[in-house]
Amino acid sequence: MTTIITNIKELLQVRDTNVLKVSGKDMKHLPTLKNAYLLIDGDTIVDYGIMTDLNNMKADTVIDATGKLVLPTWCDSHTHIVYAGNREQEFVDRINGLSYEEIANRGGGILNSAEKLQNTSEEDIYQQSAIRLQQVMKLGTGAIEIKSGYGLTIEAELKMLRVIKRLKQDFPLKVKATFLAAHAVPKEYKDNKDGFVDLLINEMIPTVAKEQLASYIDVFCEKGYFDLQDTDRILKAGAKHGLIPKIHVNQFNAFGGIEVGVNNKALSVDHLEVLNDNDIEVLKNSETMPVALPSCSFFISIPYTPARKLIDAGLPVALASDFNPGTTPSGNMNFVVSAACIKMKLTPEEAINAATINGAYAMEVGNLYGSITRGKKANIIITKEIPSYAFLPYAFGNNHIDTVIINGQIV
Ligand SMILES: N=CN[C@@H](CCC(=O)O)C(=O)O
Ligand SMILES: [Zn+2]
Repeated sequence: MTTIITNIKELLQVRDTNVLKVSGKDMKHLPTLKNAYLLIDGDTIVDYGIMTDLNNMKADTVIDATGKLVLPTWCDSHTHIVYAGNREQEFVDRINGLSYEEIANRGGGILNSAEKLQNTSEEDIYQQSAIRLQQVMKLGTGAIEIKSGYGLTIEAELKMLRVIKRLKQDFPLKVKATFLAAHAVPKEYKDNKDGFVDLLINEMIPTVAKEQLASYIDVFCEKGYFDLQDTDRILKAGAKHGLIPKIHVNQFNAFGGIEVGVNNKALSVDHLEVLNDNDIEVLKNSETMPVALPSCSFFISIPYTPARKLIDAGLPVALASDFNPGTTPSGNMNFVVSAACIKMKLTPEEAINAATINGAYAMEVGNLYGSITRGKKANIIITKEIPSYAFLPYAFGNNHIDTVIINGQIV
């Protein structure tokens, strides 16, 4: 079954050879073809070029994209899309003056979601999460990382990871799973954090690894959550079982967590709203992807990751949604790209590179996702008729997507 998309006003992120990440000044460059065609065979991109070279190419289906742009689907490398219920009350509490920290100290926050998740059946969690996954696919996400971390007991963490596994089997988009039991210290371990870290290391990690339920290990390295020593212990224990680190770090405080991540060969360090010069130096000597989550900054009114500074220092940056019930109840990557341009001063080229190729890198799917390259998965967005690609982040909050194709099929 072949599909040809013709008369594409501009085809974005076209890379003849696969580029695994884009850093520094290179992020300003977004390769495109104007007046282009794209040929899909089954679930794979097999060819593209300019319309004048199309000749008599035949296909089972023809999609005319006159006036429209085509780009690879978003690669969202940081989400918590599997959760139970919502936290609107905390949203209202913040409007009325409480901070994220004050809400967490009252037993809200992550512990609130953990209680809800523990009391919800696996089937119900699956159904709630499947609706969200379907929504983000329609908003152009074609590869996604999903974390556990609202279970906090071994049973509830496994329940979450089984839901992620089922979503992976049932949905056409690419799903990567991360084990994040070190998300908060459960109530029962309030005065015995070491006991919880021991449980994580001695029981949870080996079980998750044995059942092959995750590729990555995550820790919320933050004051009041897990310190540098906890983070280092957990990452090392994960590594022993083949779990690669991707960590939550520098969201509220900078105290050396990035260095711990880099020393443990983290694939990505995520959040980074608060960064110091040493953090940037450490990142310069690494293969670790810095991941910014601007929707989180927007929603809970915290600083935006200084991504401009990171890119100007020659580093790569990836953009992700952080979709979760507490700090980012939205998985809309189109908004993420807009917010990165508007609030973090990324150019549209930088933001699109960050949300495609660099997002793919941050979940190790760059071999098949993140660019328009022959042999990659046919995961593409066809926009409505719009004047230019800068219009995508510029006209924020509007849906510019006409069609999303995942694995060669319209979703
Ligand atoms: N910061 C830690 N984890 C999530 C929020 C968790 C929550 O509030 O439910 C985040 O990435 O923002
Ligand atoms: Zn997160």
